Order: sequence, then C-alpha cells, then structure tokens
Amino acid sequence: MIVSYIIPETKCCQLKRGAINLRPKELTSCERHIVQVIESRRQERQERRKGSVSISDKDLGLKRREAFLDLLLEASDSAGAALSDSDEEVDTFMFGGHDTTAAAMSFIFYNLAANPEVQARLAEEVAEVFGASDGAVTSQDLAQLKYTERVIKESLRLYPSVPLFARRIDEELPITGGYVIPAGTGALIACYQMNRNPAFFPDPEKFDPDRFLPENCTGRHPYAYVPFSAGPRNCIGQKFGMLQMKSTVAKVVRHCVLSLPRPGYKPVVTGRVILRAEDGVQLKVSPRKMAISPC
Ligand code: HEM
Repeated sequence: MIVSYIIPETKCCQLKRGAINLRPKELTSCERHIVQVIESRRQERQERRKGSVSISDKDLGLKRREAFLDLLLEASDSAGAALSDSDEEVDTFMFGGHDTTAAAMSFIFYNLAANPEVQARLAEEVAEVFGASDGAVTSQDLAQLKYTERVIKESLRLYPSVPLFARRIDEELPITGGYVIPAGTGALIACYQMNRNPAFFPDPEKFDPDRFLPENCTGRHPYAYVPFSAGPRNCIGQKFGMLQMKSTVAKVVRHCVLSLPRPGYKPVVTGRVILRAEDGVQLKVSPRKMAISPC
C-alpha cells in the first residue's frame, strides 16, 4: 500500500494574524476553533469553582496539574485582560506545536524507510522496551528509548522543522576576522545550512543517529545544533515535542515496517515557514510481524 501524505499538510501554516498570506475562510474557522477551546475551558473552570463538578482530582487525593490554558486564563482573569490576549497565546501554541512535530515526523518516517538498518535497530529497541505488551506507553518507557531519541535528533539535523529563524542584534557584536556587526542588525540563523556543516557533522548527508551518542557530542560547539533555537526565546515545547515524537515513532515502528515507494525516492523539500515535503512524504507501510497485534 502506498500512503501519500502520511502526515497531511496542514492549512494552518500561513494563518497567523498579520501574516501576508491570510486566507480569510480558513483563518475564520481556525479562530472559531480557538475561541471554542478557550470558552469551553473557561466554562469548565467556572463550574469547578461553583462546585458543580462532582468528583475532582482533589476529591481523589491527587495533586491537580494545571494545563497551560488554565494558567493563561488564571493570569488573564486576575489581570482583567481581554479574551483576545489568551486567544493569541493559544494561537502560538497550537500552530507552533502541531505543524513542527507533524513535519518532523514525516521526515523521521522517510529516514527510517531510507535506512532499513536504522529502522531495524530502532524496532529492536522498541521491542526490548515494550516486549509483547500493547498497553499504554508511560514516560518511563519513553526515557528508555535512547536510540529512538538519537534517530529523531539526526532527522531534525537533516530536516529541521524550523529551517531558519530571525533575531535582532541589540548590541555591537565583534566576530572573528576583526569585523563588528552593528547594533540593530537583523540576523537569520540558518539551521538547515548549519546542520550540514562538515566541520561539525562529517559526511553531513549521511543519516547517522550515532552522531548524537554522548561521546560523539563531546567537544561539539553547543550552538552547532539548535533545531529548537537557543537562549531565552527558544522553543518552549521542545520536551513535550520530543515525547510526542518518541511515542508516535515507537508506536508506528512497533506495528509497521516502513519502506520507500521506489528505489532512490527522496521527498522534494520546500521551506514554507516550516520545512516540509512539496508533495508530502510517500511511503510503503506494511504490518510488522511481531508477537503483538498487527497494524
Ligand atoms: C519538532 C518539534 C518542534 C520544533 C523543531 C520547534 C522549533 C521551534 C523553534 C526553532 C522556535 C524558535 C523560533 C524563533 O526563535 O523564532 C520555537 C518556538 C516556539 N515553539 Fe517550538 N518547536 C517544536 C515543537 C513545539 C511544540 C510541541 C510546542 C508547544 C506545545 C511549541 C511551541 C513553541 C512556542 C510557543 C514558541 C515560541 C516561544 C517564544 O517565542 O518565546 N513548539 N519552536
């Protein structure tokens, strides 16, 4: 079976308010969804306060963990801020959080299909951690998936979901060669190119997850590899994103074998805010014959 668009391209990447390519119909439906999410949470909170929600985690003696949206609503309630403030934050989270991981996973699946020996090693790790069980995945399970994590990192090296990000340099910045970049200059950090720098990643086009073994990272410049950016405005969702990707990759490889639709197939890569495959990533997916239920 050939699956095209294994992760369908979302229509949301150009929908941020203020972006040039607004598509009003889609923008309206996204905004409506966001307002609905916020409103239903707001109502739930009000009901909880009134005590009309009968069994709460508190009643069960468990420590309640607030969702990020609860914290936002709490802050906006106490500061008397307008709904639209939380609305914009939810926007950033939803669109910063789903397109990036979806694009990353398409390329991870491609890299696994193109490198069957890597896929076999990953499948072995997954089988070791989960055995014959098909139960729920726990965070302890995910912490054991060390090779899977290296596969994800190596895939993000070759296909960083955010291939380019921008900063403004606030203070004069002396650089090598006696040059000084004046304050106020705009700078683009070109991850896609940086991650292919042979000085840091020898034989850069080779897909080799072991580049991220601790011993192979020693001595590498800490900013040579920054798919989640770095510094105070780096990706706030990187740990969550990594867990999401690990659990999805483990689930798929646990049940399915991925292969290329034809020998030498390579997706055509394009950068539209997020790095994605022009016509989606095409893969063959077949059931993995293990002692667990089939795909
Ligand atoms: C493969 C997964 C992901 C990648 C590669 C990624 C990458 C990035 C990068 C490079 C930035 C910085 C952009 C810049 O400096 O202009 C960023 C920012 C951000 N990301 Fe992610 N991200 C991922 C997943 C997520 C997830 C899952 C969430 C939320 C649940 C998220 C939420 C955000 C937010 C809110 C920001 C803005 C932070 C700020 O401006 O202070 N990201 N991300």
